[in-house]
Amino acid sequence: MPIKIALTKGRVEQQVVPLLEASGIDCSGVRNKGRRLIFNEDPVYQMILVKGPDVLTYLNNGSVHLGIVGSDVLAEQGNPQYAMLDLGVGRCRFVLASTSDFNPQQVRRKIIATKYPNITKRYFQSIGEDVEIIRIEGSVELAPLIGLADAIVDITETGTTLRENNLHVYAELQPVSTQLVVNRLALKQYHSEIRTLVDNLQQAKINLGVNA
Ligand SMILES: Nc1ncnc2c1ncn2[C@@H]1O[C@H](COP(=O)(O)OP(=O)(O)OP(=O)(O)O)[C@@H](O)[C@H]1O
Ligand SMILES: O=P(O)(O)OC[C@H]1O[C@H](OP(=O)(O)OP(=O)(O)O)[C@H](O)[C@@H]1O
Repeated sequence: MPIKIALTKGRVEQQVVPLLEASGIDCSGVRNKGRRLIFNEDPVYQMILVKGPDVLTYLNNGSVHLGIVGSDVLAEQGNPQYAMLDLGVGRCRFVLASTSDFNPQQVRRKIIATKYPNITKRYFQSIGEDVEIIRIEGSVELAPLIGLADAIVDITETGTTLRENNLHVYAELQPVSTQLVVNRLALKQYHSEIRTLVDNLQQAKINLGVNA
């Protein structure tokens, strides 16, 4: 029976495939995927492409043994204990951002738009502030520009999206990177295989010059 890995499709998939290949895993199917979602090219690992927030659903249910997902998703869903290895790719960071006229000391209760309500809630709780949170599915940067919110909490990498929309960073929250996560039962069942995979991925990070 193959070891099943739920891999977040999109940016994570693109950055992780070279690491998996450098670890000796055949990703030729993923590279030429078309509309396929399951890949059996490698004799040991079956790759399954899923959306980030669904990785833990498959993992917790035991449908897959391993998952590859951003720490943003893990932190939002509240399951950080499953992380086995920081893959060091998919690096970005959470920020509080808004227009230049935003006043972080404003008297009125702030309205914050985000795709990450739990991370946002925890951040404002940590600084002792009560805010209203509006959940947005994407292009969060729009919210302060069109008057939906006072500010946003979102991830930024190059800063291009913020810059091109005239938004400024008012606070730095936590860093984000891609993690290898494991189902606890699978860790017992496939202990040596998973240990070997982690060792190979660590070596692949070194070989490809990915910072720890
Ligand atoms: N700008 C970024 N730079 C680096 N990593 C990012 C960036 N944006 C997202 N990520 C990482 O990639 C993961 C998935 O991002 P991606 O944009 O591919 O999917 P998505 O947000 O679900 O978007 P879509 O709905 O357009 O597919 C995030 O959970 C995060 O860990
Ligand atoms: O700092 P940058 O390098 O510009 O990256 C930041 C952007 O990347 C992510 O969006 P994504 O592309 O995933 O689209 P989305 O808004 O639909 O989530 C994030 O939500 C920012 O919008």
